[in-house]
Amino acid sequence: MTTTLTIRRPDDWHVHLRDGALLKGVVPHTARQFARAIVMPNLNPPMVDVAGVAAYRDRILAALAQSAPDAKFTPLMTLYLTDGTDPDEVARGFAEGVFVAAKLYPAHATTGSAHGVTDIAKIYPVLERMAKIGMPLLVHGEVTDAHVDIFDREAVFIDRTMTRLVEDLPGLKIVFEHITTAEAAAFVESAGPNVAATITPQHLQINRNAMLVGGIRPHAYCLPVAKREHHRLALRKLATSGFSRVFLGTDTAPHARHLKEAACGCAGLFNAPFALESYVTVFDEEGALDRFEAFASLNGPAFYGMPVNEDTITLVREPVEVPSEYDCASTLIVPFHAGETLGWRFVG
Ligand SMILES: NC(=O)N[C@@H](CC(=O)O)C(=O)O
Ligand SMILES: [Zn+2]
Ligand SMILES: [Zn+2]
Repeated sequence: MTTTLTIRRPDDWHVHLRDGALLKGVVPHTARQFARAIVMPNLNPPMVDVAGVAAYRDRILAALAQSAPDAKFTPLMTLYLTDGTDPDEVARGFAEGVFVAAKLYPAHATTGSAHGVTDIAKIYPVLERMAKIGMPLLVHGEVTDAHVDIFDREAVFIDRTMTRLVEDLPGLKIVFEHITTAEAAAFVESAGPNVAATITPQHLQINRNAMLVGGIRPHAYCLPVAKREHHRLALRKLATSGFSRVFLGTDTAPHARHLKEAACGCAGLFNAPFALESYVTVFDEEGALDRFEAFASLNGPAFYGMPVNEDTITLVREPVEVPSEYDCASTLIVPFHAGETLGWRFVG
């Protein structure tokens, strides 16, 4: 039985680091485990131009210097697309290395998406330019049509939007973020080399029962919402299969405890503190520890066209207790797996 696993240092291809005091409180958790992370731009107001994204990157680096001065961590920035995004601004920020990708939030699909895109046709000139310059598009893939059941919104997005997008722009690199359904897993598997997906630890670990059985559990609520068990099994199969166009993206999305434990609770799970322990447990359960490095450390850089990390991290088979909450710069946040004991420990 494997008791120690050493792999190249992983990257997290989907994180929310927030801003201000909360940024200082949460960024050390991601910087402790990962070398790089794709930082989502859904702040309030959103990061819609080169100057704004560059200033946000500086705030992240300043927060790191204060709260985790020894961390060797690089934030990879993203631009928030709106109906009014200018293709030249996108190309300039990419050429200057300010951001590495752009994020498509369908308007009102999730936290911080009020300024998102109302109709994908409006941003085709931007997407055509991105295809030309080799800049990836990151997609929150859910329709927002009020008539579509929340559990079907990802599958309907594939039929109404994603399939067409991939046909229209075969040269555009697309990451289907935080996939949650068997339909999305099948779509990505059968798509061409320019389409990839990230999968969160929670969508590998829990189904919708975790949110709804025995009482309503706001700390299991995120978007896209966890689905039925057969979807979770399809995601576990894809993640642990060795397939090269799927990779680690935690979607760590901290919200204050009181904002989740509320009549209208916020969507998002804070999974950064024990992200690798959570993922490796899944690979262990599936008998796929030998495929964990590809998912965590190799497939992401290959898709984004970046070098892999040179240093390594080690996980050991030992019990580790997850705290029931964190005080992140005076904001109390309940982590994913709060109060549970996991079977793997990150030793650095
Ligand atoms: N995943 C979530 O439930 N929430 C994210 C937004 C997102 O990734 O959709 C957040 O920013 O809180
Ligand atoms: Zn999202
Ligand atoms: Zn997210």
